[in-house]
Amino acid sequence: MPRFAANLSMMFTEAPFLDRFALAARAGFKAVEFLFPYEHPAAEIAKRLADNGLRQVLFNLPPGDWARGERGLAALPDRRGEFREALARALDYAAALSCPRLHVMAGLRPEGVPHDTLLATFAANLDRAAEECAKAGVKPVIEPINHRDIPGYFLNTTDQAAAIIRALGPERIGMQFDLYHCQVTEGDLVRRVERHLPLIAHMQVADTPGRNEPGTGEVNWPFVFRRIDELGYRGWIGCEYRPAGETTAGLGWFAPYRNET
Ligand SMILES: O=C(O)C(=O)[C@@H](O)CO
Ligand SMILES: [Mg+2]
Repeated sequence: MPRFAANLSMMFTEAPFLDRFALAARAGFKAVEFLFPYEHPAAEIAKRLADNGLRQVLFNLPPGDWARGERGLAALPDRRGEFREALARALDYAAALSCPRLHVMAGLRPEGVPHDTLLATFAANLDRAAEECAKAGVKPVIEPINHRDIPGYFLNTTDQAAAIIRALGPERIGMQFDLYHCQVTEGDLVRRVERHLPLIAHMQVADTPGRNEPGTGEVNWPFVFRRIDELGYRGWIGCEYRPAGETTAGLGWFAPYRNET
């Protein structure tokens, strides 16, 4: 059976961030992910995880100035120093939270910079991230993101991500396969999971088109989840969706998977 992690940036937003850990555990989750921990001391988050018997399975490197629209630094040639600092900060948190995966966001394509320059920067930063992360027992992951949610994002398709991962070594870098982004951009979900399975180190889910919980949109999730399981994926699937109503009221879809650890 697939194992689901609650995404605490999107779920349980009825409560302040630090109180969401207890709500996720009460709802039956054994693991959590979120976008960014950096507004809270790592020790405080570690305490919430321990108090609630939860594992931290993923979070993101600092993405630059999120409030001003930045969405990562890794492909940006003039931000390499900042990328190194972001990596070090994320690794400090990962150590404190015993987190095995870090999402390295590529960033938005700056106007006038050739694609090859961005790609070379992304590859060089990922190479460095892989080296530093390996020392800490962490795997960095990259995620193709659709044009509608983040217009101008550098990494958009699973094939593009796969080519970068193969060039750098799948044992060093993984794919964060977000089924929601894949359905928006590419579709053919099960065939794409089959194609990229050896590279996939983390998954995420939301239904399309609304980015709400599974069962609110157009995808046959029981079939997709069953195939993912049959294909042998044993990693986590982060529930990166905006609940259509109150979070707990929308967890009916999760009932068959609640006991997976
Ligand atoms: O948007 C997503 O999908 C994510 O996984 C985030 O980490 C990046 O915005
Ligand atoms: Mg995602």
